[in-house]
Amino acid sequence: MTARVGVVTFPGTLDDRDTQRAVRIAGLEAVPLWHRDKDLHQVDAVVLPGGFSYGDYLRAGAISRFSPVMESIIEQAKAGMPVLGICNGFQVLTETHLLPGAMLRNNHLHFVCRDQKLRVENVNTAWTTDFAAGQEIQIPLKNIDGQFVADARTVDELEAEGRVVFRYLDVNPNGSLRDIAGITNAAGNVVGLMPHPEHAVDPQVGTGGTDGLGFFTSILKKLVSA
Ligand SMILES: NC(=O)CC[C@H](N)C(=O)O
Repeated sequence: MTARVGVVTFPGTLDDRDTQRAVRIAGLEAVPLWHRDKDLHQVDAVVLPGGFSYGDYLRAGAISRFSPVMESIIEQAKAGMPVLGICNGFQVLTETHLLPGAMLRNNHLHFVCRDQKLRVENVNTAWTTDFAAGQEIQIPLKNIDGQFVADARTVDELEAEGRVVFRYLDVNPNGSLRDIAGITNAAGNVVGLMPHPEHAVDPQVGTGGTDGLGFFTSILKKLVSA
């Protein structure tokens, strides 16, 4: 039996279908989770996909944070369940404080849509063991609230503890501090990043890359060997 990965749909989520597909391509079972349902249906891990949950009203992720499904996810994440937040999902994770910092509007105030190069800096998280340390990958980036900020002490702590998981390469597309594209919590089970691995898992779709697949094969190995 394979492991079950929950994929949350909020009103305004866009990338739940692609995320479910990426989960299946990696050999896992994708379990749709609805924002109003506290029941996580015995999933082994959860992905919070991209989009504009609750219309990004107030602030991206600020309302989703209080949804019934997030109540259960916060509780389980604190108990060690792997959680990946992609783009809007990352914004939700900072709003819940499962991850530190906050996402501001891109420093140039425009929506960005591009293939983005990243360096994988931490391969010990639940979602990155299938990458090589320092590996350069390219996956799509598409958002307007992508500027990662945090107070100096928090950023120094993230750096010192190796919790910067991904850094932007070539271009810093949004003004994020220290080119930070993704981070993890201290335990390494919760990871958030702005670019979209789920859109780079099939050579016949999009710009053809499959560099995003490693996220999903990493979690497969973790869950299946667990
Ligand atoms: N692609 C996305 O998930 C968009 C994220 C977010 N709502 C933004 O524009 O910043």
